[in-house]
Amino acid sequence: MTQTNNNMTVNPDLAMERAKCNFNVLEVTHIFDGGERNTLQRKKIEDVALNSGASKDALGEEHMSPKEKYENAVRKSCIYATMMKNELAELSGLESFGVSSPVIRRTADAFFKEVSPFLLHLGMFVPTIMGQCTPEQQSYWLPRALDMQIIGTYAQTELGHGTFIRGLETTATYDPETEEFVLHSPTLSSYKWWAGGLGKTVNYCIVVAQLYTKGECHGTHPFIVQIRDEDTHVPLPGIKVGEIGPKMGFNTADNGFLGFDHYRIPREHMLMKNAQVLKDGTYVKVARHGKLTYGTMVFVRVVLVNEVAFNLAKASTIAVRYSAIRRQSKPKPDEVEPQILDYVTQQHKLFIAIATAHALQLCSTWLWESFSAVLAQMKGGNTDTLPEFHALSSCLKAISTSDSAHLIEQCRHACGGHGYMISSGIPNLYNFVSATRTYEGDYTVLLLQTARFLVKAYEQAEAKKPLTPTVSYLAHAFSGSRATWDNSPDGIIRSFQALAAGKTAVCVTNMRKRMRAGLSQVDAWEMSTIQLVAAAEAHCRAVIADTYRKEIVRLTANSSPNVKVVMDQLTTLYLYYWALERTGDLLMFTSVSQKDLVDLQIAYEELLLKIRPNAVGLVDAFDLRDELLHSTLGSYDGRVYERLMEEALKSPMNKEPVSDAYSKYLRPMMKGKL
Ligand SMILES: CCCCC/C=C\C/C=C\C/C=C\C=C\C(=O)SCCNC(=O)CCNC(=O)[C@H](O)C(C)(C)COP(=O)(O)OP(=O)(O)OC[C@H]1O[C@@H](n2cnc3c(N)ncnc32)[C@H](O)[C@@H]1OP(=O)(O)O
Ligand SMILES: Cc1cc2nc3c(=O)[nH]c(=O)nc-3n(C[C@H](O)[C@H](O)[C@H](O)COP(=O)(O)OP(=O)(O)OC[C@H]3O[C@@H](n4cnc5c(N)ncnc54)[C@H](O)[C@@H]3O)c2cc1C
Repeated sequence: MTQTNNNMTVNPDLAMERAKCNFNVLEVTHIFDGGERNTLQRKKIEDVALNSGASKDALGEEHMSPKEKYENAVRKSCIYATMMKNELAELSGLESFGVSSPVIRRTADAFFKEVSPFLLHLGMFVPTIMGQCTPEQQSYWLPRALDMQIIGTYAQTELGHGTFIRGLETTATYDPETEEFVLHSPTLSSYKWWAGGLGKTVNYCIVVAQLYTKGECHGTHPFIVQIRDEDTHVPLPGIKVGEIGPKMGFNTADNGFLGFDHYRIPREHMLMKNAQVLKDGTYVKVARHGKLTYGTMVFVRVVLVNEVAFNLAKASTIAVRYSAIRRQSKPKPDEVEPQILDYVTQQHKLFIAIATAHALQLCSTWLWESFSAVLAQMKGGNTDTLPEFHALSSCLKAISTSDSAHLIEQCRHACGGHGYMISSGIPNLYNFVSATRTYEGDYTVLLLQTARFLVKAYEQAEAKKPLTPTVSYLAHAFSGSRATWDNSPDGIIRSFQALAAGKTAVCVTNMRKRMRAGLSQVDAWEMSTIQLVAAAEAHCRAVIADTYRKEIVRLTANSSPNVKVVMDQLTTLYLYYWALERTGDLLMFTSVSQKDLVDLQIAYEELLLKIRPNAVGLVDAFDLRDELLHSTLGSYDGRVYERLMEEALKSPMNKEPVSDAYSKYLRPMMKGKL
């Protein structure tokens, strides 16, 4: 593995771990990156972006005031944007800045401990222009946005509504006299709230508003709206805009609020790919599917699976390296204190994080390819695969973000007290990833979308109608007998599918019972939602397990024997872990016995021991440069205690020997003079 500094002194425990590793680390890096070509390209990009030191701060971000933090993040965003225009675009094979890629995204993380104020420009503003504009609109807006002549965000959520998009209150009323839309915020709850970069950074935004023309409401539609002067950056008349205040994370993203007072925009600023308003105010629906205006959200949900896999890889790298250098307790009085990585409970906390990072990374690539296929079909006017894809991207977004947030927190637990330090890097990772569970569609809400699809698919299976690929397993849901337990990887995946089918069947049965007892369909659904969420979760686990397994078998077909073994161990660990987490469900829906589960627990514990010697090699294979980790605990050289002390000494609290608080408060109080 290449490191920036080849002459570094490495902690002896880490050096020992690396010597012990029995597989070719670089081969696994290639698997994680999706091939050797991608690894080489990523490294080139990282070298150009990071070797100059431009990503570094003189003073740690954590010691800055909110205003300083924001300004520093803007400064670095501009440096990175300029690099992208000049050097990185060509290297990454991108035509121009703005059409970002996962590699560009992950490299940018070296510049920010939290996030860039440009995240929404790249993540949602540009993709909305690409996905929701007519070709003429695109040719006007896209070059300006890609060249960063304008900076934008995506303002959909309001104070009163985030989940329920149809409930948004901002209005866009067409005035045929002037050929303009009048944007208005009729209530406090209609104020836009949350959009990243809106507070201070952007001068444009996509606004989602209820469209009225000829006195009729046509539902929510996207508009491109200038909110600040292109030269002075002063908010335009009729616009009330500001920043929403401190948050658990995202503190460099200047999330903002926005209100309109009868603010006028030209007719052409409605994004008209899917629906149009003609000059005389006639409304014309173009799209075949009613939910195509939700396209940017679907795109980001797909991107997020990759995003959280990467962040989980970072957290597990930090926690595993730290666990290799940390020694604690003395279970055997005559021996030295063991590395905490030798505790089986520690391995139980950490190895699932490594396996999940792999599982999600491979699922994200597969999901991206499926998304590209759906988009290609839709270009030809066919939206048949969209419902299945919506169900799939919804549950994968929900489960990947939730699992990653949980496992990053578990990595923090695994680092004891030092994991609680901001300088460990883990709190910032957690704060970032825990937000992903909520934004772009809340966890429960998205799983209920998947459940809608599962219930429909179940009914199709019942009627012996054809099923789409991700739910084809439902065809076996009516055999009447419990699925046969078999602890082979394929057997466990079949059991996960049996759980999903069984849970869906229970929901359908309960809803039907409730309806027969007099409940309306809506109430019967509502009463079953705990189980519906569980069914969607089970379905998603089956999809992840199946995809992970198939992809690893495919990707390691030509790998060296030891790489095959260690990759197989990780996938098996993932399957055993989730089977053991769901023993109650397995007992309900498969033929598994108590003895089978006891045997599985033992097999799981033995697997942890097999993976143990390769643990550091496995996280080294994520190939995360120190600049990306921002961690005192996780650096490649393992100089943990030195770095913790160096960081502590940087604290402004240590600048003076006696704090002003002594003379102001402590002394008077202690001398009884307060
Ligand atoms: C390039 C670099 C990228 C880097 C990326 C890194 C980070 C990410 C970037 C930015 C993130 C930071 C900020 C975050 C931004 C945001 O959060 S933006 C706001 C996001 N908001 C949401 O996600 C709202 C969630 N709500 C919804 O999606 C929908 O309202 C909901 C699905 C809940 C329901 O919609 P509704 O209109 O009420 O529909 P129904 O429940 O009535 O369902 C009707 C049918 O429509 C189907 N459907 C719903 N959504 C879709 C869809 N997207 N596509 C296709 N179909 C859809 C639904 O299944 C129903 O179908 P049936 O009637 O069952 O057949
Ligand atoms: C860091 C961050 C950045 C964001 N950035 C942006 C942005 O740039 N642009 C933007 O437009 N928005 C943004 N958002 C807003 C985000 O999209 C919403 O917060 C998110 O979609 C959740 O909606 P909500 O806040 O209305 O939650 P609510 O819907 O109020 O959820 C609250 C609770 O109610 C439950 N609930 C709601 N509806 C149902 C239901 N039908 N059935 C069962 N349970 C339900 C949820 O599960 C949850 O437990 C951001 C949010 C965060 C945290």
